[in-house]
Amino acid sequence: MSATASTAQPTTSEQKPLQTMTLEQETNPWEAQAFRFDLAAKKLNLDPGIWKVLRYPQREIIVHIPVAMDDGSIEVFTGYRVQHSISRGPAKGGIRYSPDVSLDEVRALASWMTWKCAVVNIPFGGAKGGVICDPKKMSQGELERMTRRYTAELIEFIGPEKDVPAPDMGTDEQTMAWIMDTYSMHMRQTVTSVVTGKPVSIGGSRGRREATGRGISVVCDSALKYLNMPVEGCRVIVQGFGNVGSNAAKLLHEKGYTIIGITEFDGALYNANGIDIPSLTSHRKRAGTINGFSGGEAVDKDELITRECEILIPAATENVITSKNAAQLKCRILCEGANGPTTVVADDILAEKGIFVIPDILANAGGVTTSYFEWVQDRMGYFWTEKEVNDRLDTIMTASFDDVVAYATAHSVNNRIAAYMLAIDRVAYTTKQRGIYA
Ligand SMILES: NC(=O)C1=CN([C@@H]2O[C@H](COP(=O)(O)OP(=O)(O)OC[C@H]3O[C@@H](n4cnc5c(N)ncnc54)[C@H](O)[C@@H]3O)[C@@H](O)[C@H]2O)C=CC1
Ligand SMILES: O=C(O)CCC(=O)C(=O)O
Repeated sequence: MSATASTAQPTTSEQKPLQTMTLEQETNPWEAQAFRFDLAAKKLNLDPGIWKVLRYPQREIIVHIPVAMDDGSIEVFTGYRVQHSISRGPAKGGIRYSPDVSLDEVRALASWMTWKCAVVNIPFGGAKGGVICDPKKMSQGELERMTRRYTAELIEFIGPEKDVPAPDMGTDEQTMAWIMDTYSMHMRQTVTSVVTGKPVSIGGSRGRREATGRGISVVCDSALKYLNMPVEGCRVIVQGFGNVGSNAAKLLHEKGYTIIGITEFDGALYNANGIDIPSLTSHRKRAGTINGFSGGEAVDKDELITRECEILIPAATENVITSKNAAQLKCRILCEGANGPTTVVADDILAEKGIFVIPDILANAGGVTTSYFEWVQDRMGYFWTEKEVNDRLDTIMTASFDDVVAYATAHSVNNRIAAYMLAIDRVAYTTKQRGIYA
């Protein structure tokens, strides 16, 4: 397949009603999810009743969490857990701690989890949680007390067969350990399979920490193969050097890709000859920031993502590629490590530029896929080697990439809408099969 022919992607909106959107409407993640869902559902000729069932989350829980702060004061944090669908299995999805969390954001993230699990064909529905807080400004003690109280508030809604949380932005293995312990205290027995992304020593899976980054590296390999592009000389820019971005950069660097740019919230680095990722990781560990690293030139972080490269990987947060900057991008491939990094208006601009998009619900599905392996291992009480985990992950990610690209070609839609259509079709099928009359 020639690179030129296969990068030409149909637009998302087709009729372009989007040009009139304000930036505020454009960057509402729930609206973005709903817009793409409606388009994919229309193309599928989805039954109108099932359309209504799948368009909205099944359950939205809001909790107010009192926490004794280190200075003796009491703070009350607002938290959410949205369960979008349990048609294909227990709800599944991460928990985010960030000052920017909102109900609309958590709704969108929960729906994306449903579609993501269906794209990689694992037996989960979708959910997401979030607490409005700034984890960077809280002590470990404050975070532990907040996490335990949040878990206690959700106790009847989560569980290995109900809803299984995992890490997302601002949360990590330690957060999952506290949730597992709190849930276990209430159940009067240790229940490891209530969360995934735990430390390996208490039932976590080998390979989960790196899994989202690994999945990204696998779909990048597939995209290069599909587009007849070599790994040698393939320049990559990564936005966000957290769990997803740093592991994607590390694994791509090991595979021979040239990581020419890394951005963080407080700075960015560029080196046309390639950044040495292990050295940058050691520097960040010592200095607590990527800034000051001698192996790259400090540059403007917003400008860096518009520089020429073969692959751009946004791996930080939503709405970083919008109507304001999409026209300036100079990548051949956009591989979405973050959830919702591209707005619907930007989708069309990218399509017109011939940028090959690997959409979030495919590109970052490596994390939840290895979470599925963790849940399976916890329930068996038998743990796999890292190689077994990684080999299974590679197989699922490669097959899912091929499924989405084949679907896009067969239905003359872009990769994002193909991924939505594939997922919605699978979820609609099980929803109908189970029946909805109670
Ligand atoms: N952790 C996981 O397994 C998965 C995460 N994701 C998504 O990937 C994205 C990143 O998640 P994690 O890596 O887990 O979070 P994280 O909290 O470990 O890392 C996020 C990083 O992005 C940086 N950042 C924030 N705003 C930025 C900006 N404007 N420009 C550049 N850097 C910025 C932060 O400083 C941080 O280092 C989120 O969208 C998340 O939902 C998706 C699938 C799985
Ligand atoms: O590992 C999981 O269960 C979910 C990870 C997640 O939150 C995501 O894929 O966005």
